[in-house]
Amino acid sequence: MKNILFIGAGSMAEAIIHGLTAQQVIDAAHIFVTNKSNEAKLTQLHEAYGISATYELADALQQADLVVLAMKPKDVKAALEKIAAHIPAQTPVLSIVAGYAMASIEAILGARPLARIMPNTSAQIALSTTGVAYNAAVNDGTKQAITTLLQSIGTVIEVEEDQLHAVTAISGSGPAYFYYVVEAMKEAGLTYGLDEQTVKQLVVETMAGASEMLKRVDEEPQLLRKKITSPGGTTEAGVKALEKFNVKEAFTTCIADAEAKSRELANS
Ligand SMILES: NC(=O)c1ccc[n+]([C@@H]2O[C@H](COP(=O)([O-])OP(=O)(O)OC[C@H]3O[C@@H](n4cnc5c(N)ncnc54)[C@H](OP(=O)(O)O)[C@@H]3O)[C@@H](O)[C@H]2O)c1
Ligand code: PRO
Repeated sequence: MKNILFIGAGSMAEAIIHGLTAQQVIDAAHIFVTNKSNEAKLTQLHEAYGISATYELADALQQADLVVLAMKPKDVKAALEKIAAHIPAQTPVLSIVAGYAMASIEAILGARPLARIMPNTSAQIALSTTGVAYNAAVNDGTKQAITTLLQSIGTVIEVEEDQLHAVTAISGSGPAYFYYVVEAMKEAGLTYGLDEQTVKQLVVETMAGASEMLKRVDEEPQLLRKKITSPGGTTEAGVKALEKFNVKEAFTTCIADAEAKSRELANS
């Protein structure tokens, strides 16, 4: 895959461009970026990453081996209508747009190889876990090229398109749930006379350590939790409070509501 064209130059596009250039997956001069009207942002991306900024869409679309849709859901229809006349029939399209179905893209651009992804904001530091779904027209070579591209922002998991709703609810929105837990633990910790920096370090490093344990030690979270929990001890007292306030049920509803919202937005 030689040339990539990003339609949309926001935070998600920049995170991917950062990954692609930092890991030299694609030469920066072969990454083309356009947006609606924010010229200053294109200049900033050109200066920061050496990518090619352009408003000459017809040319850029002719040359592109992959077109990435990276605008907000409210803007995608107008953007697709703008590119429809210029994009060659078999050029693959990869969409980052949450909840916008491949069928809707095909309705405007015609049948072609399509992929949809759901990354998360940890893409900024190459730690996104990204769900990807393909239509039947995507060949193995294009799949491999897209996997390599996505690995520059983290790890990749292939799912069916319908399962992207669950991926959105779990890992797309997921960082926000963990930030919420950190907010709550920090607020609680601050009431004990520790300074803010100390509490932040205690909470964030504990979370990072627990995350690494889950990745590196081949044990289920229940067992890891049991090993910390002395009978009649502090952890047991703390977890009892979580159970009293139905925190597990709250997470079940959290994921269910986010999944349902993803479906609702896709149909609106
Ligand atoms: N944030 C997340 O956690 C997350 C996770 C997964 C997926 N996503 C998805 O990622 C997508 C992009 O989000 P973002 O946060 O990167 O958005 P963003 O920062 O708001 O950037 C949107 C970009 O789209 C451009 N644009 C709008 N209409 C256009 C058009 N007709 N033609 C060309 N460019 C157009 C905008 O250009 P101007 O600046 O010139 O208006 C801007 O560069 C969204 O669809 C979102 O659902 C986000
Ligand atoms: N951000 C988007 C939302 O909140 C989609 C996943 C992360 O709707």
